[in-house]
Amino acid sequence: MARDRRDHYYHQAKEEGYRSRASFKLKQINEKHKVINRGDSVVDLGAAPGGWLQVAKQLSGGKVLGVDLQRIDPIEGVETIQGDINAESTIKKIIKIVGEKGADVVLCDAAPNLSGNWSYDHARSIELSTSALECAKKILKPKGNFVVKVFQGDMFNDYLDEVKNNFVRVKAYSPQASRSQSAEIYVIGKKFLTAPLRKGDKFVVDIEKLGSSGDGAVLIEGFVVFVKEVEVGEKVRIKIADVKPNFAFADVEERLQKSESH
Ligand SMILES: C[S@@+](CC[C@H](N)C(=O)[O-])C[C@H]1O[C@@H](n2cnc3c(N)ncnc32)[C@H](O)[C@@H]1O
Repeated sequence: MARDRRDHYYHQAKEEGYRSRASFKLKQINEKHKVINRGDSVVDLGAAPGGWLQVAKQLSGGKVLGVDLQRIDPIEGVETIQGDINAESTIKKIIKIVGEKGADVVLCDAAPNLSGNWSYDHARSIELSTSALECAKKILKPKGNFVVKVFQGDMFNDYLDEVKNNFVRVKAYSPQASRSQSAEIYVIGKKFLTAPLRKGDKFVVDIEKLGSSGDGAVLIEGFVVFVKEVEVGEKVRIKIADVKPNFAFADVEERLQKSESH
């Protein structure tokens, strides 16, 4: 039954001109979680042979870039880089193409070569997914979206927590097109929270409520951040010290009231 479904997607991919049946996984992920929107710039890590790139281009119509150790045969309107996602030189090339402002979406369907030893393969997969997250943190725009494949195992929950530290909403999802296969699952992070402040970025922060200079919590562009070394004044330079996903402004007010009463 499971095998039939895999074959079904294999034939459907051939019929519809997709390079791999993996294309249907991204389609199903996007139907359910709406990670790619029209006009988005998309970076796909571990993209060969290019099935996800084809779907990403159809969905976004924007700038699409694929990265892989293997060469990717050309796809119209899609740029490619042959390189390792762990290499700093690859990240530099990606930033050069997507621009300093970053990409709207980072995808990663990369997989290690499987050995057949479950725990070894799981560890390698976590290593690769961690590299993808590190890469996404360097190239995503604030509020950008992230999708990454992980082989399940005992380190999965820690990995999920790591993604939760960086995105507002995080879900694990298994699309029907992959349900029958091994232990793979996709982690979806929406609304990137911890975009680094780039040199020259200026934020006007409302720190009136802090009352005095010092550390505290403020709402910046809809994100609650804890800042260090702020000064009461007009424009302040801020340093993001910590970010709490799903932290409502009401919670901050509560914190401030508490600190005022002390
Ligand atoms: C399952 S395939 C991706 C299929 C693709 N999503 C598609 O729809 O055609 C996984 C890819 O990850 C790539 N990969 C694995 N480790 C990588 C790394 N460190 N850097 C770049 N690519 C990597 C492999 O070369 C392989 O082509």
